[in-house]
Amino acid sequence: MTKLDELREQLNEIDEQFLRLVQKRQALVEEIGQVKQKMGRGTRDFGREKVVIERARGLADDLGLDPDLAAALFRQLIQASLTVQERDRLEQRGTGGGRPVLLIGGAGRMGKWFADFLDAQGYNVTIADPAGSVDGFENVDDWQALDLDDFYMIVVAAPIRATNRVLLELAERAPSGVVLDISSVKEPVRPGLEALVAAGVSTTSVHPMFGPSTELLSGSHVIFIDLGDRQALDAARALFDDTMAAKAEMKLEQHDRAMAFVLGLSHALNIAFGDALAQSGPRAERLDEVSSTTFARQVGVAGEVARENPYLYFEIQAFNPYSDETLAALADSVAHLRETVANGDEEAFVEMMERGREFLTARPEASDGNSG
Ligand SMILES: C=C(O[C@@H]1C=C(C(=O)O)C=C[C@H]1O)C(=O)O
Repeated sequence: MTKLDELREQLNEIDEQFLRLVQKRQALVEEIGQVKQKMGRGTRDFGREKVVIERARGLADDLGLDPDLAAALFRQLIQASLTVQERDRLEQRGTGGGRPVLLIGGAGRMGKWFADFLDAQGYNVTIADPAGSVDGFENVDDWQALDLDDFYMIVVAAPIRATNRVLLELAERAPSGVVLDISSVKEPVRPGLEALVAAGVSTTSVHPMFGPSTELLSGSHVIFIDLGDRQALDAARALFDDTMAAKAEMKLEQHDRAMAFVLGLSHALNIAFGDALAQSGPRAERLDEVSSTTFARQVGVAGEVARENPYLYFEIQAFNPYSDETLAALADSVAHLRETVANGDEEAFVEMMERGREFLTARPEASDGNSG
């Protein structure tokens, strides 16, 4: 065995010990989660997290290690703790108590996420999706054939246009349970929601602000649309009570305007970034070799956006009545930037950056500590 092999053997051994310790930590974290549940305490404890990270920094410093490395490592470990504790809490509390929920469109990616989420809480989920069935759940081909009054709740997780059709059909059937949709844009489903309200159905509208690969809801937001039925809204909110997701309430009218920026603008920017790179041809590949920190991060975000469902992303742009305004604002900004550069107008360029800085730094620091 060469010297290099020998040293790597030793390193393998250390890595194994390290992972065994992480496993022990996770096991303790699970136990702590259960104790906190019994005590009626929330999952997340920011004060304790601060202590854990500060302590890790101090210990690292004493050991001659980089405190930033220790802090980054522990932020990652805490993230893992929260994921375990949140999942555990959902399962332990079993808020669903076997109550039946019908998930129309559950075979889509977000539908599947919802099915697992409800299942973890002990709801009895039936999936109705003409696009296919989902293993581990009761699947029906045709929800119209069901007795809808059997369901405590009906969740519509179909593509946006299909969602409106389903909501309109549900309004005709006027089921006794709570009905809600999870569309990313609400204007196209307004007729369906309004028909349900008019039919006296307990209706609300929800928008989970995260993608289907999300495991930990800490740091995520869920929007609830008040359609005048507090009971429906509270039932929808209750689905997220045992998670760390932040809940926000909005009027239907406010939702799409906000989403034109939050989703529309950020998606558009990343799609355009990817497209601009793709169009620059073979040079794009070589760019990797000279990547900067900003470029690497931007490529990371744009790459994540590029992997999302393009049909859903089209819906988010095309069906939001405010999209054109935000896209025009983006186009104006790019045109202005181009002009300042072409004209060598330093003053205008600096002004533009300063305006952005003033806006962006006026926001309070993200307090979830997940940004590392
Ligand atoms: C383990 C706990 O739960 C969470 C996880 C922590 C950790 O991994 O160190 C710290 C604080 C909590 O947000 C705890 O409350 O002690």
